[in-house]
Amino acid sequence: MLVENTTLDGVLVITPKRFGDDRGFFSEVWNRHALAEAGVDIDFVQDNHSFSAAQGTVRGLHFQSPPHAQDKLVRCGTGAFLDVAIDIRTGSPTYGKSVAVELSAENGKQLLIPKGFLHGFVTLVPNTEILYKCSDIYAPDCDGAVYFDSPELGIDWRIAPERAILSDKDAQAPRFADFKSPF
Ligand SMILES: Cc1cn([C@H]2C[C@H](O)[C@@H](COP(=O)(O)OP(=O)(O)O[C@H]3O[C@@H](C)C(=O)[C@@H](O)[C@H]3O)O2)c(=O)[nH]c1=O
Repeated sequence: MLVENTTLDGVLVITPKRFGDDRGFFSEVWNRHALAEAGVDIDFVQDNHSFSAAQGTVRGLHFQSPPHAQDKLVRCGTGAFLDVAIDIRTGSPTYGKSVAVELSAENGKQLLIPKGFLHGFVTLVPNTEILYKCSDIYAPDCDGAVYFDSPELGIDWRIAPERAILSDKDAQAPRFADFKSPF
């Protein structure tokens, strides 16, 4: 397992080892003990699986407020997507800054996004599956969203923003400039 830092403190790219043979490969996609040895000991309580049929589907930018803030460990089942984390830790030197990492079935990379970050992604190919572990349960009362293409964030979504496929909730989310972080 390879654990790499990103430009945002706490956001990690994790690449589990793959054992390839004539059949394909085997990989431990999450091993609590191995991750703890690498300094990441998180008590995950929920596994999520989402499927997006169309390329250019954007989900996010989402967060859950305390007391149900979530760490997330995100990976790709099939297809490929650009996964994005934005620092919303008040007082952080990188507040409002983002990292974007391509996660695909092919590269097997995972992104660890701690509490105190917005999370979202855009699918890069049709029929993309996203799998992620969360350290707290879904709590609709703590659920929040920021508009993905807020100009202050300057994120390159690799698509024309007006062509993004969004939920109604995400299309109506407030701009980052109007957002008050609960972290
Ligand atoms: C996130 C979530 C949703 N739901 C339900 C609520 C709703 O009826 C339906 C779809 O929910 P959403 O539209 O919020 O799904 P989605 O837009 O895929 O939301 C997800 O986006 C990514 C970027 C994240 O980081 C996740 O934490 C989550 O916010 O699923 C659950 O039952 N449990 C959950 O954990």
